[in-house]
Amino acid sequence: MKRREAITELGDALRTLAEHATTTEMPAGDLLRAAAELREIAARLGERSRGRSTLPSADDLLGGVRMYNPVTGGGSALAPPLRIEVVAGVAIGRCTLGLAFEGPPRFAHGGVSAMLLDQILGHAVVASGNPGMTVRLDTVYRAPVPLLTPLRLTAEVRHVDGRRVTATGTIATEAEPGTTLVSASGTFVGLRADQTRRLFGPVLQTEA
Ligand SMILES: CCCCCCCCCCCCCC(=O)SCCNC(=O)CCNC(=O)[C@H](O)C(C)(C)COP(=O)(O)OP(=O)(O)OC[C@H]1O[C@@H](n2cnc3c(N)ncnc32)[C@H](O)[C@@H]1OP(=O)(O)O
Repeated sequence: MKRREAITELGDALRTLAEHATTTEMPAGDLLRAAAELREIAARLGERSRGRSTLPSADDLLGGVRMYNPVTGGGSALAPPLRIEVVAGVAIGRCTLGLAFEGPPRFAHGGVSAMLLDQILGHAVVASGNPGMTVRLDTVYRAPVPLLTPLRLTAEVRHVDGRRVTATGTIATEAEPGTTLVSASGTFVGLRADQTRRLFGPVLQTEA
């Protein structure tokens, strides 16, 4: 689809911009010129935009296409993006975090690790046929996550108890997939029909 390709192209450019804006050591005058040019571009993009209760026209919610998901979305300036595939019930994710994700020098921010794990746990939960929202996420930071290093994440469902699903996951490097840097356990709850209507009613109406 042409529009999705264009969205991903813009997302790529924005991610490069975010990385360069984080690492640049150019003088103040160059930064101010860049800021003015970027404000012009932002104003142009904002001429036609959607509100909070309208899905992006390029999305396919039920088909799982979310172009601006801040973890996996090709169109998101914020997403690494994390690429996830599910093989025999195990979600496997790959990404490399740039300096825009830095917490302690040289390493990823802890909140970023939690975000990646929430997402990949969610994929395992959806793949198990029990979609739900995160109600609890416990994260254990065993070693810092290096930036500019290919990462490998995994997640799988451990337990289904009615509407409650428990999943666990890990972050490691591609080079040492057996050494867990961060692990997480998450609880997800499937929504009742009234909860779905209350939280997502306006969006689902525009989808129908
Ligand atoms: C192919 C396509 C693939 C696409 C993949 C896309 C993947 C996307 C991945 C996205 C990934 C990112 C995902 C995100 O970012 S989701 C965004 C972050 N999460 C939220 O915002 C959720 C906020 N929470 C709520 O809105 C409510 O809690 C909801 C509505 C979910 C439940 O409402 P409520 O709270 O009123 O509960 P209930 O009365 O219905 O009862 C339900 C059951 O749950 C138990 N419970 C509740 N809380 C907890 C808790 N903290 N620990 C343990 N258990 C808890 C509760 O005791 C009861 O159990 P039981 O008494 O029945 O035994």
